[in-house]
Amino acid sequence: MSEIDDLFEVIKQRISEMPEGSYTAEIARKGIGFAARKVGEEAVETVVASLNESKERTVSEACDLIYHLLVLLAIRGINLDEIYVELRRRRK
Ligand SMILES: N=c1c2ncn([C@@H]3O[C@H](COP(=O)(O)OP(=O)(O)OP(=O)(O)O)[C@@H](O)[C@H]3O)c2ncn1[C@@H]1O[C@H](COP(=O)(O)O)[C@@H](O)[C@H]1O
Repeated sequence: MSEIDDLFEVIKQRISEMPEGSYTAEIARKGIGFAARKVGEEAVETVVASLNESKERTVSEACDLIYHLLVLLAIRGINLDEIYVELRRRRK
């Protein structure tokens, strides 16, 4: 399994168990609107970093974006398998 698969498993577990101190659980408590807004914010931060900041900052913002996108997918009940199937379908 990749880092992304591993992270997605942890995220799903946090959303199912909702432990205290989990940032993922905090997002889930705030709801899908908050989760979606975070993806938008992190996307903008990634774009800004890619244009104006260092490679390290861009990697860091991209990681924030990937994490928040995975949280949004999990809240929406979408599994990574569905993403992989669609990516495979588009492969040329
Ligand atoms: N990969 C991540 C990850 N990437 C980014 N973040 C958090 O995302 C937030 C993004 O920063 P922001 O400045 O936008 O957020 P903020 O200032 O806290 O403000 P708001 O959320 O209130 O808007 C930070 O608090 C980061 O800690 C992450 N939080 C958790 N994970 C992983 O997710 C898994 C589950 O974590 P918990 O749910 O915390 O147990 C663990 O494996 C973690 O390593």
